[in-house]
Amino acid sequence: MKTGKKNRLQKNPSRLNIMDSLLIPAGLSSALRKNLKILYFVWAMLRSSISVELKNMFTALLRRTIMFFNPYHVIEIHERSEHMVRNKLYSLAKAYLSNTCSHGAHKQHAEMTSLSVLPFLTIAEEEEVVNTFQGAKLWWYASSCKPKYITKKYNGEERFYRLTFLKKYRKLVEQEYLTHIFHEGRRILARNRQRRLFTNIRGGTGYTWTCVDFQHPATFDTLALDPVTKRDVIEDLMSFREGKEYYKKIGKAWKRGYLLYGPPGTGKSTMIAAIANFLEYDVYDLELTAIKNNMELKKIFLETSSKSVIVIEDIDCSLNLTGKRVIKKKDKDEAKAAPTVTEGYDNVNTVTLSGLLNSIDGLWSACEDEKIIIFTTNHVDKLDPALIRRGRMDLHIEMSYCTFEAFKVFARNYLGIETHDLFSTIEGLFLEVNVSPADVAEGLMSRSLRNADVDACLANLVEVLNLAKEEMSK
Ligand SMILES: Nc1ncnc2c1ncn2[C@@H]1O[C@H](COP(=O)(O)OP(=O)(O)OP(=O)(O)O)[C@@H](O)[C@H]1O
Ligand SMILES: [Mg+2]
Repeated sequence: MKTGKKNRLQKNPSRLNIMDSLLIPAGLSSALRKNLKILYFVWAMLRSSISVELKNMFTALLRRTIMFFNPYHVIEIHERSEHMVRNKLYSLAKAYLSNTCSHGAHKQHAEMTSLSVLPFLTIAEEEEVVNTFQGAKLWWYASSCKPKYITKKYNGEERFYRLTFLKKYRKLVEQEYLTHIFHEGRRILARNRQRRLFTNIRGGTGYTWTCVDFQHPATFDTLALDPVTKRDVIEDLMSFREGKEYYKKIGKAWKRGYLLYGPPGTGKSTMIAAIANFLEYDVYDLELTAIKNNMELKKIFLETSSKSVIVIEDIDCSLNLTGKRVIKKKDKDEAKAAPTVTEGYDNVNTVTLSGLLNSIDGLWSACEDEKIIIFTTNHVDKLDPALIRRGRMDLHIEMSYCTFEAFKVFARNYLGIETHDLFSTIEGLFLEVNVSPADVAEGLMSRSLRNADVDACLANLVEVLNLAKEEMSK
């Protein structure tokens, strides 16, 4: 039994505390090990009969001797740091271990919180796993102890991980491995996080963000878009996502602005959902008309979290953002529908163009990173150039009427076909008519067609396109 324990300890030094380590150091000569054991034996004999001072002295001496000969270094990551504040690194290490090596443990815990989408497995207490990093072997051991600081609110056990490795890897662990755990842990948590769709509403005490689970199924695969534009957007998003170091190097906040413009039903909102799903970000759908003034707007912008897409849909309708243009009498009725915009000075009860620009710039300079802001509009020409200049809206994406290439995405997704006899007719019609992707989608899947076959769906679309052609010629 004892030998079994000893063998196990030799395999995984992370289980050992300072006294236990008298039994291990695998790298030590047998003579040294023997001497240390004698020392330990003497200590055990004397412990009960000597004074406290002597006991402390001897313990310190023993500890230093062990430290000197012990080839291992230990880092403990506790669930709570000083003053019982949750230690972020503990949760990140937990996520990291669950993903990389929790399968090595004999006993695991399955966990799922209201914020995660999938259950994940963690190492149960008193279990150990081995991880390797750049050739270094690292032992992890999960355990719990009495917390150092016991408060009224928290007096239970405190969990911790003990990470043990050979002293020669200390620099590697401190400078690279811990950072690796931090980034990987964050990535894993973000991936397993239930993403949210936030909207701002007015409550009794002012505005507030309220949220629901974000479960829009749109992806770039289901988005019917000209293939070149689609590729450009995906590449832009990918370089944004991986651009943390680059943005830091050039001294720019890690943010990007997109302007989506085009006629109704061309997929602007669908594109936003596809972007959020691609990046695995939350979405903040900002309703400008619910905001009272510039101060409120700034605050609400700053309350958005990292890894998010902030959306202002139909920006031209949300506010009368016509810059310094004088509102003509005949435009006044139209403008009444939107909150008043005062140019030149900031009225306390209005949201102004300069207020919006300042909020965006404030957001850009705020410390929370990784945000994308998207404006959509049906009338790009109505927007003030200052609002959409490069640097604020870096990429302007035109969402246009359906093309034959975009139609093929619908055909693949809705009907499961790559080609059909009617394709050449449809291709010809697309050159003659302007129909939105929304109309094409409806033409392929209207209620009467739910159980119809491919031929009937395509024939219906041809009819829709012919009708549109007639309308156009009228
Ligand atoms: N490019 C597209 N790819 C896939 N589906 C699309 C596309 N465009 C439109 N649709 C379909 O049409 C519906 C309406 O599209 P969406 O709401 O994205 O258009 P929009 O450009 O935001 O319109 P609006 O300007 O009126 O807000 C979507 O639910 C989707 O099913
Ligand atoms: Mg829309």
